[in-house]
Amino acid sequence: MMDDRAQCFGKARRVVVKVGSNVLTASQGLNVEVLHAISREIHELMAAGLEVILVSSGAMAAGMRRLQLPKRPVEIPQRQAVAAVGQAGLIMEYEKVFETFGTYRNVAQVLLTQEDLANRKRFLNARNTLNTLIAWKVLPIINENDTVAVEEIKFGDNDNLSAMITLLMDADLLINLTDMDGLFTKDPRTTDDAELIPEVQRITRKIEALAGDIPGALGTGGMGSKLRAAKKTMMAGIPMIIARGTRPYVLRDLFRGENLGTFFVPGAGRLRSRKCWIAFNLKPKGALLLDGGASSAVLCHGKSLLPGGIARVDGEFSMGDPVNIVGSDGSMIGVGLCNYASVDIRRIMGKKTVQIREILGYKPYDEVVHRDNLAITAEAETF
Ligand SMILES: Nc1ncnc2c1ncn2[C@@H]1O[C@H](COP(=O)(O)OP(=O)(O)O)[C@@H](O)[C@H]1O
Ligand SMILES: N[C@@H](CCC(=O)OP(=O)(O)O)C(=O)O
Repeated sequence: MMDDRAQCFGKARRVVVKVGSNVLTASQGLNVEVLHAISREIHELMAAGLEVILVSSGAMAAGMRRLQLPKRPVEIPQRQAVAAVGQAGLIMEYEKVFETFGTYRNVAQVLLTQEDLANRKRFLNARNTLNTLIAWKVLPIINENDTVAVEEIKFGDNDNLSAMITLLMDADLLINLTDMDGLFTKDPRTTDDAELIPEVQRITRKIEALAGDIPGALGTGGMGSKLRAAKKTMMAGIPMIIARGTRPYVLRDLFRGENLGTFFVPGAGRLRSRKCWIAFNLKPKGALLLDGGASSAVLCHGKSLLPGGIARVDGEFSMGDPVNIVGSDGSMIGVGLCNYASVDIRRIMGKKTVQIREILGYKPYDEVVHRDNLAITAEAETF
């Protein structure tokens, strides 16, 4: 439905633009021409009154070129050092180009790790800072803090980071600029007969199967990570579009209503901000496997999770910790904050609520996970 797309672009006031490494890199280093072209387009959107947040990759790629490395180092400290070198050059280039625009426009560097958004206080701090920059009409340029981010505290890729920023800032739209025209029926790098998919209503397993996780020469995550990002924004009721960042005037033409790229239609239901935070920002410490009845009660009828419906507890966690909620068929239902520690849940699982006090000697809650603390990420028709 093209109306959806036109409507989304028409009413967008706050937009996150993500630019991938493959777009920003040329054989001799940063692709300054493309970086300048996208910057000018962003400047023009801002001049027209839009609030723009830029998530820019390219630090690793720029660092590799600057240090004349033929390929990505394997060792983590070396990779982090390369990103540190590249990030400086990347931001300097944005600074330089934004200075040339008639009205002087400031840019700000914001480097984040997943941990910054998993802590509620830091999450709110990040949001306040970004809101202040936006109010000052400064362009925030965000990247993962590659220099300190190790596996456990990583967003992993900037597709994910840009989706998290879209949710954090309650943006109206996420534009993902990559080296392809959008999502194709097959990886266009490996086949000639791949066709562009103009619109995706739902990210089904079939759609997921189209996307490879192997990135381009300099990217991270490939098309698979873009689909995972789209899934998050769609769940929050926010559309995402994938388009080719090297296409001249790509942003202008998207806002003029040209039918470019692949448009991911936002879901009808909107996972509220706090539930998005539970679902996507927290790192689950364990898992609760439900029986068939509880799977359907939680997923299809919006019920809280009671001890009787829990069939297995995985991992060790404390009261208040986030855990994965897994259906009886092994598929993910969502993430919830537990009212009981894992040791206690193991003792009360499969039992009736009235037995909790008798077994544990205390009963602060009837529910193991209250529905207000349960973010459902699966679709109800699974069960
Ligand atoms: N079905 C598909 N449609 C389009 N691109 C795909 C598909 N499957 C895999 N890809 C690959 O994904 C790559 C883009 O991902 P990536 O290299 O991570 O880009 P970026 O640097 O923009 O994040 C493309 O170069 C393309 O080869
Ligand atoms: N933070 C890294 C980018 C990681 C990343 O996700 O890259 P890409 O897949 O090109 O968006 C960098 O600046 O090199």
